[in-house]
Amino acid sequence: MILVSGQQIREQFGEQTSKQSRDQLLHQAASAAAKHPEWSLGLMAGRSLVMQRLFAQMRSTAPHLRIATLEGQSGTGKETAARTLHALGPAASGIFLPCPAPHFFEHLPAVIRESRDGTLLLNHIEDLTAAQQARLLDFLQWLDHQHARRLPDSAPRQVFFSTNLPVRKLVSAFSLRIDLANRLTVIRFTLPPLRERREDIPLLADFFAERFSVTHNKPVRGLGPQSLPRLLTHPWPGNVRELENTIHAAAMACEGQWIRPIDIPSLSPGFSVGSTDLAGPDNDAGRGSRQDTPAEDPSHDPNHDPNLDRAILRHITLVLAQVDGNKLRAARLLGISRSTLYRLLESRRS
Ligand SMILES: Nc1ncnc2c1ncn2[C@@H]1O[C@H](COP(=O)(O)OP(=O)(O)OP(=O)(O)O)[C@@H](O)[C@H]1O
Repeated sequence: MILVSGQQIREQFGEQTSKQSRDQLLHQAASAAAKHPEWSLGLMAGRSLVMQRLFAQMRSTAPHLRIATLEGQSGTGKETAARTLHALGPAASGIFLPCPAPHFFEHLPAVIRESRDGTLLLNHIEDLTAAQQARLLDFLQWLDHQHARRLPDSAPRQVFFSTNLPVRKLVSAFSLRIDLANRLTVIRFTLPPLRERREDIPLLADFFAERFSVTHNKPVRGLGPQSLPRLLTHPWPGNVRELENTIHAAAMACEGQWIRPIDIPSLSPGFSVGSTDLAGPDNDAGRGSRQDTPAEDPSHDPNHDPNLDRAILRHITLVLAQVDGNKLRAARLLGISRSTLYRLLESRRS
């Protein structure tokens, strides 16, 4: 048995669980969302139909959840949604403890002790080995017994799971046992990629600008009208996290109240979407701000670039962005070894 203190667990997994920091986060989010309360839920903002439906599902299920799974690509907001569910649910007065699922078993007693009567989030269930999946099933059975014996104080009240790959795909690829998948997905929440809900981009950009202005005491109010087309046409392979980082960098550079195209840092490479439908061909701002968009150079447009080396490098870059640059996870997703990934990156960049 490994004895680990709650403090160490929180530090190791980068958790901000104290009531003070949670309240601070909620306060910042509330201030940023105050302009459009109908388009926010807890820590989340979203006005697209798909997000409005998700919020409705979260509102109606949160009070009753014990086990649930959140699916979505890296950076789409799974952990943020889990925190929001926790804040709306029966364990709100307890701790919220995220933990990478593959490390859960190394620290089992301490994690359970630390998360009792609160919410435990096990991230990245797609990385569980077969042996860990068997242990997870045992853990869920134990959890049922604790709840049946009305001993919730000895166990987390809620356990959420998250995965970057849909559970259905994990099962069909034989990466996840079906009996475990069935247990985990009775209640399932899906966070769509940002490029599939572009209507959310202006709202999220203002939300992050406002949050930045509160935390950094800088009077940034949001996007200037000429800055939006560039954000709307980017494919956002890193999803909401990438947008948040972009707005932070832009808000830092911003000299006035409104973010200008010049404040926006160059965006990560990825598959470009045509900009005409969103920015409009006569839009000066769109034209001016597209100068470093990959689509401007035909050799960077995947639809017109037949070069295999560049296509491979683009694909690897996209996958790396989805997993926040984690080469081990990128290699797994690509179905190659880490050393092959390094070799491909080296050979194609040189
Ligand atoms: N709907 C949203 N509203 C406001 N902020 C959001 C929203 N979705 C995500 N974010 C922000 O984006 C960042 C990434 O979100 P989060 O960590 O929840 O993603 P994730 O899907 O759990 O990522 P990963 O799989 O890489 O761990 C966070 O800083 C969060 O604040």
